[in-house]
Parts: sequence; C-alpha cells; structure tokens
Amino acid sequence: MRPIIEVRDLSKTYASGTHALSGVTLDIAGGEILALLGPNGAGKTTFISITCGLVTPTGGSVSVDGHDIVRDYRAARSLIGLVPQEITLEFFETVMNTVRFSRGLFGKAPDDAYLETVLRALALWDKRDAKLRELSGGMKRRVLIAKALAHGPRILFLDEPTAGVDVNLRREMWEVVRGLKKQGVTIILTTHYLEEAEEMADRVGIIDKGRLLLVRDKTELMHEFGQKILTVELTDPVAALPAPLAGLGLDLGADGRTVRFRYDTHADRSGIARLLAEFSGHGLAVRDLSTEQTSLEEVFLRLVRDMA
Ligand SMILES: Nc1ncnc2c1ncn2[C@@H]1O[C@H](COP(=O)(O)OP(=O)(O)OP(=O)(O)O)[C@@H](O)[C@H]1O
Repeated sequence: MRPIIEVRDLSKTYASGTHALSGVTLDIAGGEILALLGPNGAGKTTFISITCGLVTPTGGSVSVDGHDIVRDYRAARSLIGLVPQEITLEFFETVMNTVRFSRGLFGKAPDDAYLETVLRALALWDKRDAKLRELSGGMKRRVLIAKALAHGPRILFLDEPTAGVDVNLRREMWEVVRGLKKQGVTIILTTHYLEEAEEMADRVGIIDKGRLLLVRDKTELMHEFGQKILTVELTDPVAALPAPLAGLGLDLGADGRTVRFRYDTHADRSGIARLLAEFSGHGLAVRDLSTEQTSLEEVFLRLVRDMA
C-alpha cells in the first residue's frame, strides 16, 4: 500500500543560515502513530510546518496521499489537521462555534452531525455551548484537537501534545489519541517525553541536528537496543564484592545489599546462571531478584551519543 506521507530528501535552510533539516527521507503508513523524538532545535517543528504548508522547503519534497505539498497545496493540506504547541483559542467563543469556524476555514460545507461525532469522541459534547474560557486546561487541549479534526482530515499532527501538563492530563490525552487511531487517523506526534513515545507509538523516528537518524518499529528498537537489568538483593550487606566477581560488571549499591547486573537480551547466554553460581560460591546469600527493561530514554540517549 502506498504510504500516506512520502518525504524525499527534504531540506530547510532558514534565511539566517540555520540548516534546520538536511536530506530527510521518510514514508509514513496510513493509520500508524509515528513519534518524532529529538532534542530542542532538532528540526521537528520545521518538519511539521513544511508538511502543513507553513514553511517552504529549500530542497526535496513531501507528498500527502499523492499530492505535493507545494504544487498541490490545497488538496494536501485538506487531508491534514494540525494541533499546535501553544493554546491559541478565542476565549469568548463557544466550543461548537470554534469547531464550526475551523471547518469553514477549509471551505468545507457545514456538517454539525460530523462535528457532533468529533466532540463526542473528545468528551466535549456536553460542553458544546460553554465558552472556552470556562473550560479546564485539559478540555482546552481537547478543543485544539477538535479544531484540528473539524474538516475531517485523515492525518493529525500533534506538536508536543502534553508539554507542561500534569500526569493525569497526559494519560487522558493518550487515551484520546489512541481513540483517534482506532478510527483510522494517522498520527504524527513530536514529544520530549520518551515515556509518551514508549506508550503510544507504533514507530519512532529520532531527529538530531536536522537529520533523521533512524525510524524504527518501537518494539524492535527497544528489543535491539534495550538491555535488561537484574537486581539482586543480598540477605546480608557486604562492604565490597569479592574480587573474583570484579570482571562481571556489577554495581553494588550504597546499602551494600543491592547488586545491579546489566545483560544483553540477545546474547546466547545472559550470564545470570553464572552470576548466581558465583554468588553462591562466595557465600553470598540471595534474598530476592528482579529484572527491568532499560527505557526508551536510555536507548535514545545512547543513539544520539553514538551517532553524534
Ligand atoms: N523561522 C525561523 N528562522 C530561523 N531559524 C529558525 C526558524 N524556526 C526554527 N529555526 C531554527 O531551526 C532549527 C530547528 O528548529 P525547530 O523549531 O524545527 O526544532 P524542534 O526540534 O521543533 O525544537 P523544539 O523541540 O525546541 O520545539 C533551530 O536551530 C531553530 O533555531
């Protein structure tokens, strides 16, 4: 199936001389959630702005369902909804009028029945006659999404949807985004929260200094680059680990009881059996064991460092 968005060798150099994007090539499949990760200034917003026709590329191309975003701007743009980083709303307007207006901007015929489905999906239907200033922060963010969906786009760009919001609200936004995916909307989100990408994305793209370092299936990425950590809790604290265990790369916690061992999930042998045998051989009694997977955050930091 043809990708819904095709990005080819895309570059942007601003008048200031900043190379915000260099040679980005990427296919985005219909219905997927792609998370773009990258440090501040990596070029994420520039990518979104070009795709939404707000910034002109200096090289390369983007097409949306076969429509070139420069030559065939209207057709391409009508397929896209954009949820900006900042909350920009008319605070004295009602929810319903706000989404009606957004739909009108795209030259679409009024369709209150469709807007009702959008507002219901975002749990805003009961608030349709409320003025925006009366809404909570979470509701205002949902109104931004409703506005972006008002013209019936198939693709939704979310630029840092949960920047600066509390944990509950972030979870609520994740639910909303998952619901949209279920309805077949393709979602591209940028985020600084790796937890967010870990939670939501089908694929993860990492951008740094205007270059797309990689795009991978999230599970594969975690599997390939992730490591596991085994934490062993000793029955009795020790001042130091016996010298013969030094080569195993163990960390002894300040409490003298907790020993951490990193192992590669892909190696033929994890080394756990040997480790436990060594512990037993040196008279170290083990009280408890636990394992954890390294987070996407650690994977990300390693990749950006290794590829710098
Ligand atoms: N209008 C502009 N004129 C000149 N330079 C710009 C402009 N917009 C962005 N830049 C520069 O281009 C680079 C990429 O910026 P961009 O906003 O795309 O990054 P970002 O990854 O979205 O960052 P953040 O995570 O901070 O939002 C930065 O060096 C930025 O300073």
